[in-house]
Amino acid sequence: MSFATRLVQAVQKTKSVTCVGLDPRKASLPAPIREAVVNDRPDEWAAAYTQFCMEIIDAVAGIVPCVKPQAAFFEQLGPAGMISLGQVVAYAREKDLLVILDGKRNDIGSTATAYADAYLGADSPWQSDSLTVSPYLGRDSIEPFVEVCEKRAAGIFVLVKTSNPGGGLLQNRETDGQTVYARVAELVTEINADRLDSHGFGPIGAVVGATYPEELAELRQAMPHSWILIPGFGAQGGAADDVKAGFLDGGLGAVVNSSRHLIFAHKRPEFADKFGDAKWQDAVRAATEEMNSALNVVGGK
Ligand SMILES: O=c1ccn([C@@H]2O[C@H](COP(=O)(O)O)[C@@H](O)[C@H]2O)c(=O)[nH]1
Repeated sequence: MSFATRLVQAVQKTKSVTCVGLDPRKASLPAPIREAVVNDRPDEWAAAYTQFCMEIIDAVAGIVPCVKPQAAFFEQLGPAGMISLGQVVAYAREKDLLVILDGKRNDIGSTATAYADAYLGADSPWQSDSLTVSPYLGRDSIEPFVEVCEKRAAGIFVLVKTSNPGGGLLQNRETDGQTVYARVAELVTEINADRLDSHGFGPIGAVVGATYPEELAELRQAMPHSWILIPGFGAQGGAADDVKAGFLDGGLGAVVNSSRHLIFAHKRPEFADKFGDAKWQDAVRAATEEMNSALNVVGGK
């Protein structure tokens, strides 16, 4: 079954469009996990990241459709971090969560194939259900990912309009009366056109930031066959009303990522007193349930 169809089913089963971002950061880990690191060695931090992410997965399995590990935080720890990333990806998939690996990879076509095999290939220790991909090397750099998606029933999310304040420098540039982000969206729609599942979704999704609600509305129209991954909710300021335009009629078509706001919820004033470091997993679950409800209200399934 294609990735797009599996995402439809996961959203329907969990009645959630929340994607929990797995972005472990040393300084923010809950005390019981941070204190187990005594010698500040990468392998100790990697073990802490694995435990932290697995316990988050335990807290949210069944109430969200997907998780998004951020590769950068694992890569930062070197080889031990990469082992941890593989363990976290495998554990999430075992717990029936779809994994969107946030690696923002790409290169010339032949190298893109290697990236696709590394993160979507069946024999890979990091085999994920989907991967974020940069579009800036052009169509021939995306096609190798599409081939692997077809072989592996995987998906990709192409960066179309990112959530950061500086993204517009290049993405909002106009050429021939069209913004760069609109041209990327057109490319995504072209590639999806003859690859649609029975729900009308193709394997090529798009990343569009919650911090740009007007562009999100424009891009929803421009990419009717794409799942949209919407980061920027919570810590970056995006709220439920900002992501409303990302959903298609019926509440499908978008999953909304939040990382720091959910996984470090024990530090947020509204959860700190009730849960604190000792009950940090309960804080993750409560914050995730709160996000689910907020998104359901604005039309997410
Ligand atoms: O446009 C983009 C693309 C990716 N991200 C990633 O999503 C999370 C957001 O984390 P928060 O803690 O919820 O801010 C992080 O991994 C980013 O690298 C993004 O924010 N914007």
